[in-house]
Amino acid sequence: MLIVADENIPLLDSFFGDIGEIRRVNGRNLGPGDVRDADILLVRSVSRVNQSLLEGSHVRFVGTATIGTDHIDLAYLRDKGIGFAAAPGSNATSVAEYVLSVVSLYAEKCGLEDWTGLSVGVVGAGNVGGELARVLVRLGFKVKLCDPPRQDREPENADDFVGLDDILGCDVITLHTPLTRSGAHPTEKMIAREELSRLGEHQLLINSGRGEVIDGSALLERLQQPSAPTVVLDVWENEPGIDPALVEKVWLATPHIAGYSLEGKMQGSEMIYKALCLFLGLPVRKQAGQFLPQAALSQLCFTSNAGQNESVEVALRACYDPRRDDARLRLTMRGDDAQRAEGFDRLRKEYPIRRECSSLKVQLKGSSKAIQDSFKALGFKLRM
Ligand SMILES: NC(=O)c1ccc[n+]([C@@H]2O[C@H](COP(=O)([O-])OP(=O)(O)OC[C@H]3O[C@@H](n4cnc5c(N)ncnc54)[C@H](O)[C@@H]3O)[C@@H](O)[C@H]2O)c1
Ligand SMILES: O=C(O)[C@H](O)[C@H](O)COP(=O)(O)O
Repeated sequence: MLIVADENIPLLDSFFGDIGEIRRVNGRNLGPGDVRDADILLVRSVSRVNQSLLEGSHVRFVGTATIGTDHIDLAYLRDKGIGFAAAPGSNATSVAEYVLSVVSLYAEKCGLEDWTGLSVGVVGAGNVGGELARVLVRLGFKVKLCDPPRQDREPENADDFVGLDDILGCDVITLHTPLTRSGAHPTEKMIAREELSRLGEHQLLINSGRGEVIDGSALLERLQQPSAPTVVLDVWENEPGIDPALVEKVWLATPHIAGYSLEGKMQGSEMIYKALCLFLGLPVRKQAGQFLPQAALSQLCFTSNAGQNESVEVALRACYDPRRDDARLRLTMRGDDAQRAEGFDRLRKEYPIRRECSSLKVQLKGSSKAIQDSFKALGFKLRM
């Protein structure tokens, strides 16, 4: 059995080595010639999987080690009876930690003593937005959720949701919807000129969903006007050929790595491995946990002199600080179009190991219950 797989899927040999022969490919340049004799195709978000890629091939199962599925023509796969699996929720914690770290930096930039004073509007309350909202609420933030599809599906919970209008009044607006172009609530260009005109200089807009959910040219225009909001982008229109003018204007710019914790990426591989085993009628013998290495930083210790905000900030940023990714991306923006696109993909391919908060033990000597609760909410392992 031939398994054609994106070379950037971690643990390919460990999970799939005894299922079939693995041929590694560059997912960005995947073409019909690469998959013609394949039985199984494993991709990431950079490969378009549709009729023009698959027609004439043997492929009978497609797995994407990602949460998003906008790169896959699901209707075509269904029509052709090709098996399919994605990795829902695999890197949700990673994205939530990305946003939390950004919010902590924003609170610092605004000179806030207590970051929970910020109101947060979450657009898209699924695996990522839902997890983020749960953590924020446990930390004491005021959180609003906007999710019209869920509101339609769950009329009994209608009061849990607000409209986008209401969200646009929050201090922080964070986008966690899939990219959709049809249906009752399409998200493509959901944040366009009109919505951007409602945001002002005391607001933060974060997009770690998909780039096309914001109209990029309207955003650039808004950022060139007075009283522009602060903007953080992890996802972009036209990746990897992103607009350098937009990079220059946003506060933090990262190369689509919000979900790139080691745990998140390994869970993505595990989920498609399990789905493939089910598809082929094979027993599931492996799990991501057995391959997870010890974290480079294993323990932090705070004395009773550490304040709540200070200690949470230090621990959160010890796990993930988006300023490093921002600095690396800005360096790649110096070349021509081709060099910039190559740089964007290289940063993603060579992404350093990043671990989630759950990998870090935190000792809190003589701490208050409030401090302990904040650390627990963020997923750290507590040692008293
Ligand atoms: N930057 C990254 O690294 C990264 C990582 C993971 C996921 N993502 C993106 O984030 C998206 C969300 O991930 P998830 O795991 O939460 O997906 P999910 O499917 O669990 O949740 C998405 C939610 O968005 C809601 N939604 C759909 N249309 C909406 C609209 N018009 N307005 C408001 N809400 C709407 C859905 O009802 C659903 O509840 C993914 O589809 C993917 O594109 C990005
Ligand atoms: O949808 C997802 O899971 C994320 O956007 C994912 O992190 C994308 O990573 P990629 O497949 O582009 O490497």
